[in-house]
Amino acid sequence: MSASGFEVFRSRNAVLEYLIPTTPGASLHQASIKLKDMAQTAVPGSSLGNNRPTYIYKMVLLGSTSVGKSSLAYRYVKNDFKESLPTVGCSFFTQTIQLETATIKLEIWDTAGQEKYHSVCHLYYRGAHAALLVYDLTNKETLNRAKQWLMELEKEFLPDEIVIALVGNKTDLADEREVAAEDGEEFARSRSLLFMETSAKSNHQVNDVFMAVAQELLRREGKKAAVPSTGDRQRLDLQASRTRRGCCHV
Ligand SMILES: Nc1nc2c(ncn2[C@@H]2O[C@H](COP(=O)(O)OP(=O)(O)OP(=O)(O)O)[C@@H](O)[C@H]2O)c(=O)[nH]1
Repeated sequence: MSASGFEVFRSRNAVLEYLIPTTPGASLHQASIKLKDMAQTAVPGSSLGNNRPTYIYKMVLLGSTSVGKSSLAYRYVKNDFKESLPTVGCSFFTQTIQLETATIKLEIWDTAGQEKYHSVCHLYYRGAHAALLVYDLTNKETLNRAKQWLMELEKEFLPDEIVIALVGNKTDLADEREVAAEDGEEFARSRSLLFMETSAKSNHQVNDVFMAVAQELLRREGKKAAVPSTGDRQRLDLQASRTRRGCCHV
């Protein structure tokens, strides 16, 4: 399958996909190595047989190259860390979260931060329900880049349409810090974003950031359900919501 100059490369168990640039010089070898490295087993649909709703959400990881997007995804999904995980195009993970009131399936799209992929990035975040805007707290410029990403998301989405978390990664490199926690936090507060500092390397708050986003998605789901509406309007809303949010009962 081909989409806008990219080839979709799907693993046998179909839980991991790569969009590989088809332009000359693209590193298919690199991509297939990463695919092999990161192949994971599917999470069983354990909500079968109970009445908890299952929500499927698309989450995109955005940020400059080398801020640690792939490392955060890899830590979260595989609970492991590798020194080298360069992303070619986009990689795709799934992770299922069992909460008391619902099952959440996160489809995590890890985009390449290199500028050469920038022109196709909007294809990745289209239809997203959540975004992690990742910066490297040892590199101030990457926070500026994350702010630019935010402006792009704000053009694409209505204010309450997407949950956005600003993530300052690499807390383990405390001596090299260029961005104070307060600066990241203050910016996030001013734009109503979730905020967390993490380390994919030392596994600091990685699970927490994904969980915070999942909880916020669920909270908004509850808020939407609480809005009173009647008759046809309600039916229409529900249909729109199902299509938009990919919500389903299993
Ligand atoms: N010390 C430290 N290094 C990290 C951390 N997270 C990632 N790294 C390192 O930073 C480099 C880049 O990490 P990646 O996860 O590939 O970064 P990325 O944002 O996915 O980069 P692109 O794929 O180019 O967009 C690698 O050498 C990682 O080992 C962290 O929390 N602490």
